[in-house]
Parts: sequence; C-alpha cells; structure tokens
Amino acid sequence: MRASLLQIDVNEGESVESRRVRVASLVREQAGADLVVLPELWTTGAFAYEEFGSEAEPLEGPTYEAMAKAASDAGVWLHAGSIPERTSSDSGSAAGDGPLYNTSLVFSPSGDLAAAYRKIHRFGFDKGEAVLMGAGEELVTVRLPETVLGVATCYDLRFPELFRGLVDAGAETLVIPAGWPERRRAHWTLLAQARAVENQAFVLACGTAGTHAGVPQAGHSIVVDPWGEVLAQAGAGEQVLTVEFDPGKVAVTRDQFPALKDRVLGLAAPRR
Ligand SMILES: O=C(O)CCC(=O)C(=O)O
Repeated sequence: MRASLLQIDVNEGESVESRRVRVASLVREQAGADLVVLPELWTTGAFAYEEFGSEAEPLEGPTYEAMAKAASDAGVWLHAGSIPERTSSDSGSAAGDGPLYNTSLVFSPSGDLAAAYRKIHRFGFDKGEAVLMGAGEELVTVRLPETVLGVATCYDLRFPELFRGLVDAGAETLVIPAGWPERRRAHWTLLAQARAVENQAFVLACGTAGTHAGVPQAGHSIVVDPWGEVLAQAGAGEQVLTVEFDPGKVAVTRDQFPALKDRVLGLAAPRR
C-alpha cells in the first residue's frame, strides 16, 4: 500500500483560498497512491484561534467540495485533515448558530464522504480550541480494501485509551493529522512510536510546517510500523512524505507477539 502524507506549510502569507487551491492540486499530483493524508486545520492553522470563527465552514463547505473533487480526480482515498466545522443547533435553526468542531473528513476514491470525525480531546486547557470548539464524542474507523483506518487528531495522540478503543473497533492503521508545535517535537515522535508499539498498528501522523499565529510548527510527519520502527520521517519544511507499507504486517505482528490478547480489563482500584 502506498501512502503520501502532505506536510503543508501553513503561514499567514497565503490566503485560505489560495492554500485550498494549492493543496487540491498537490492531492491531484498523488494519483497512484492508495491513501493521501493532510494535516489538522490546514486552512487556518491549528493555533490561529481568531480565525476559527471567521473561516469556519459547514461540513459540506468549500474545503469539502475541493477535497472531494481532488480525491476523485486523483482516484485516491483521502484523509483531508480537518476543518473548523460550523454547525447549527438544530435543523430548524439559523445556519451556524451551533458549536464549532475540529472535524476531519475522509473521502473515498470516487469523492464520496466515507467518514467525518470530530476531535475528541480539544487542546488549550482553559483557552484556545478547548473553549472555542465543541468536543466530539464518537470514535471513527474507516474500512479501506487493504486495511481499517482508525482516525484521531493531534492532541488525541496523548490519550492511549482512545487508540485502544479504535483497536477494539478493528483499526489496523492509525491516521493522525496534526498541527503539532516545534516546542514539543520530541513528544510527537515518541508518542507516535508508542501508539504503534502498544497497539501493534501502523501510525501515519501528518503535521504542518511553517509558523502561524506565532507558533513554529514541528513538521516531522512520521510513519511507524507495528513493531515501532520508523519507516519514514519528514524534515521541518513543506514536504510530501511517501511510503510503501504492507498492511498484512499488523496481523503477523499481533499473531507472533500476541500482547494485545494479554490485556487485563476492568482492574480494581487500589485498596486504601
Ligand atoms: O499536545 C500537544 O503538545 C499539541 C497538541 C496540539 O497542538 C493540538 O491538538 O492542536
């Protein structure tokens, strides 16, 4: 299986619309890949909090349209990263009066929406995304012909229980778009490898390059195999990271080193 991770440079010198056009064209250039992955919130930047409201779009907005077409033009599965999604509080109310979500979109090679995932763990503690956006509540997997994707977004990477939930739902390839900051790059690489080893799954983690809202981005998108080996890692700048991998390695690893079968669930709390 061939996957291309598009580590996009997100900076304020380029408008959202020109970046959308440029990214669509980069996706088209990946024809021949099985799966293409984009980063988190690449239209605005994950730290451009002031733009979340002004650039938020309904699920089927301009980014959805552009990415659905790019996926079908290229004939690839496309994890189109995430958008700031604008919602309505109920079907009868004015459009856009509901919470915003950090929503990932996955398209099939015919350009149909295969899945949407609302980021569960919002970043920022008591500010930023954590207060500006609503929290997703549902795990999402996507069945491709070669593998089952389990999707998560950026800060989710720090929460192993989410990934165990995805594995229990059948995930074999964990896809994580991000806008991870340079300051915590060591955590990014370490956590990507940890999630791969503990879940005996491939990890495809795609970050952004450049600096937006004063936050230099880590880049260093990474692909890790179920044994924890780094198959490929990008540098700091904009880059297309292409990797060939054998999805069958998940079953082989889980069979030959069956640690997942030794899980003990529902442990009792310590007695005081
Ligand atoms: O957990 C981190 O260090 C980065 C998380 C983040 O930047 C995000 O979720 O947008």
